[in-house]
Amino acid sequence: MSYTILENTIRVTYNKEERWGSLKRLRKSKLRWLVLRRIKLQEKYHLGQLKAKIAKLRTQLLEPPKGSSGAGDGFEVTKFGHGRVALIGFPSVGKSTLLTMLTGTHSESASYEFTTLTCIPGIIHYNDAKIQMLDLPGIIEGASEGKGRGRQVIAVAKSSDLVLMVLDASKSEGHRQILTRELEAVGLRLNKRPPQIYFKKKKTGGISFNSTCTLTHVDEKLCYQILHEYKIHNAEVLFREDATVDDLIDVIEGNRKYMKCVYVYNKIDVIGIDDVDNLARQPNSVVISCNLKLNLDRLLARMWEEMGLVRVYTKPQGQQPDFSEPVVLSTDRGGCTVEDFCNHIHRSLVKELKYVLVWGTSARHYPQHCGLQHHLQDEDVVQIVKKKEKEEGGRGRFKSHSNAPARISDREKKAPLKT
Ligand SMILES: Nc1nc2c(ncn2[C@@H]2O[C@H](COP(=O)(O)OP(=O)(O)OP(=O)(O)O)[C@@H](O)[C@H]2O)c(=O)[nH]1
Ligand SMILES: [K+]
Ligand SMILES: [Mg+2]
Repeated sequence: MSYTILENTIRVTYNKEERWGSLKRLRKSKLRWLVLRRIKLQEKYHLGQLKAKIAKLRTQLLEPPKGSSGAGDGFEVTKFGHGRVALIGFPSVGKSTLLTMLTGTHSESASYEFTTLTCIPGIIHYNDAKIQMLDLPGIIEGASEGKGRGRQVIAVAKSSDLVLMVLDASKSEGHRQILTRELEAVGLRLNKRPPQIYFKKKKTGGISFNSTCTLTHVDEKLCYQILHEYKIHNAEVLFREDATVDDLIDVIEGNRKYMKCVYVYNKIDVIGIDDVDNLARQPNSVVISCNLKLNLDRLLARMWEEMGLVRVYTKPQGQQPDFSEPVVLSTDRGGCTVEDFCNHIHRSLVKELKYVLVWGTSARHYPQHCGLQHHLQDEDVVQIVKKKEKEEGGRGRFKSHSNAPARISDREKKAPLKT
């Protein structure tokens, strides 16, 4: 090897033997790289297959034995009200205390673990709506495998519209992860949206694999292997996002439940203000203290936001709206179009309906004439006009509406008239 020093650079020249040696080294390292890549790929395929196997076995394990219902005794509670919230948490985090505070229904609370042994329902009256809240026994690690009464508890959680994961603010942060794992193990997905993968089984034609974006986690071969694991040989798969193997398995299994969850850190009275601040900044978290009645109103407001309930007040022709009892619709369940509203009142109403008059945030001007597909928003006022009935007030937006609801008038002033 010899060096020649040019103006700013040093040129290194090799003799024949040296060049041969470095070439060999290069080949060796390239070969090693190729082998490593291969092993990594194989690992990826193997891991994907294993994941599919585990998911399949888990599903089999969770199937209730023939002739029995899923939830088990003592846990089926009749649905009541406009939405259902389940309290999930480790023992003695204050679930029963919270239920007693918010609903007025007494649920035994004590300093020893497993005070609550069944499901205890209560009703929260909030924003003219009734929300059913369920106090449940505490669950422990391994609940998804049937430890304690974990299975039944999780089955109830699955039947609800919102999960409140109650955590002890003074205990380890790891509890949140453990509980999330337990719920995920039985097919619950918290605060996630379904993966953007189109999947359809077919009778013939083999597997067609397509994607609308570059995929970094799954390739065609891995997809085939996973489908093979499920004995699916004819199907259409279209990835609309860079999804993972777990996402693909979720879509194939098809029985996942995507739920909203609020993490409630109770007992903030026993920790320092800095820790409270930290916890409050976590995503989807609310910090409370049942003993000191701290922040409970914020928790209620947060629950309300997450449940996506829409209150619609009816207005009989020529009268003031009925603000005492709204029709409560849900954006997540059932939808909140005029058609959903009509179906909520009476099945035959849709056939008799000519149009509805709408006052409120969903209307562009007051009152707006709307058809069945119009989406209603919270606190809208609706007057039903049936086919034979004569409408009230006239249609022009320039006419004054002396019978328009008083409650809306402030809002009307703020919102400029648009068509
Ligand atoms: N310091 C403090 N203690 C609380 C608070 N809320 C509840 N506790 C106490 O925590 C203990 C357990 O409360 P419970 O309501 O029985 O808890 P739980 O989660 O229902 O417990 P299990 O039914 O056994 O699963 C009781 O001794 C309560 O007094 C709080 O905000 N601060
Ligand atoms: K307890
Ligand atoms: Mg309890």
